[in-house]
Parts: sequence; C-alpha cells; structure tokens
Amino acid sequence: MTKGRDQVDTQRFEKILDETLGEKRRHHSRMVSKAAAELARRYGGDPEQAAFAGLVHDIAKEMKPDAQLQTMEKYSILLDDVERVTPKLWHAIAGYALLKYEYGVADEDVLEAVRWHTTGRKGLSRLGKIVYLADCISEDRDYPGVEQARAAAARSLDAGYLDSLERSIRTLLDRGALLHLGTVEARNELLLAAK
Ligand SMILES: Nc1ncnc2c1ncn2[C@@H]1O[C@H](COP(=O)(O)OP(=O)(O)O)[C@@H](O)[C@H]1O
Repeated sequence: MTKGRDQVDTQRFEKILDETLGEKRRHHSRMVSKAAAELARRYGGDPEQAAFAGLVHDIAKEMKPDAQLQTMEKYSILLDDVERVTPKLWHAIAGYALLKYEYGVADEDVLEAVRWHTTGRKGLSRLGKIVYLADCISEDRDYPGVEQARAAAARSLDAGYLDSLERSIRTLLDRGALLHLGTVEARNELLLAAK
C-alpha cells in the first residue's frame, strides 16, 4: 500500500465509521488506532498499517447480531463451537468479512488482525498482537488493572499481549463464561516459548 492510498483509505473509512458507529465507539476506534501506531513504532511494525487496522477493528461492532450472523453466512465463514454460541465474538469475524468482501480491503495482515482482535489466537502476527493489545490499553480504557496492562505493554509486545490474554481469561472464568480456545492457545504458546 502506498502512502497516498493509505490516506485515502483512512478518510474513506472515517466516513464509513461516522455512518456505522456511535460517537463513543468512534472515539474508542481513534484511540485504538493511536495506541496501535505507538506500539508499532515501539515494536517494529508499520505504524500506518497499525493505525488503519486499529481504526477499523470494530467496524461491525454496532451491527445487530442477526446482521453479523448473516454477513458471516453470506461469505461462508465457518464458526467453531464457542464462536457459534457467543454473539459477542461475532463483530470481529463479521468485521473481517465486511472489510474483505464489501469494502475491498486487500491487506491480509489487517484483515487477520481484525478477525482475531477479541480472542487472540496461536500464531497471531505481530500486527494482530498489536491490535489486540491496543484494544486493551487505549487511552479511553478504564478498568481495574489497566495500568498494569499498560506497564506490561511497555515491557514488550509479548508481555503486554500475555497480560491482556490472562486478564481476559480470568474475567471470563469469574463470569462462568465459555472460553475461546484461541485465547488459551495463545497464552500457552507464549508460556512454552519462555521455557
Ligand atoms: N476469549 C474469549 N472467549 C469468549 N468470550 C470472549 C473472549 N474474549 C472476549 N470475549 C467476550 O467478548 C466480549 C467483547 O470483547 P471485546 O470486543 O474485546 O470487548 P470490548 O467491547 O470491551 O471491546 C467480552 O466482553 C467477552 O464477553
């Protein structure tokens, strides 16, 4: 992607987000975009690509679950057992499909980062980790532990990613919720690599 193209895309998607997301979510998207660019600068990614992926990561977040499901079905995306019964996970997958098939985004790294931004997964790319982490530590985030999450992100990309994966796992366990296997496998992968 050339620089000119990126800027055109950003303007185009800011307009699309104006039409599809409320003000709070648009603000969150801009903050995730900013955090992702900062993480890319720090950890060796492409800041413009990261900014773009962060901007569009929640593009399908305010679609109705039925519409998210229809979008995934339209493009024959197969869901695993946990995804099928967890509508909160659908916006990431529907967002991937919308960006790829309806808005013509061709950058597979960006598409992958959007697809996995809620659960993470084993073997996720650097950009995928950046967007996952940026979503957890962006300036607008305010939850118990966010300062610890930011401190971990300042140590290394993997330390930040691991801290946020573990916080998500703990929160879901406390709620008695289903756990997506991608999150567990991503954590195991990081712990195995450290042995
Ligand atoms: N690994 C997971 N397994 C199952 N459900 C998850 C997982 N990660 C997140 N979720 C659910 O999806 C919801 C939305 O996640 P996310 O998009 O990251 O949140 P946010 O709305 O704060 O951006 C979470 O609140 C949680 O209920």
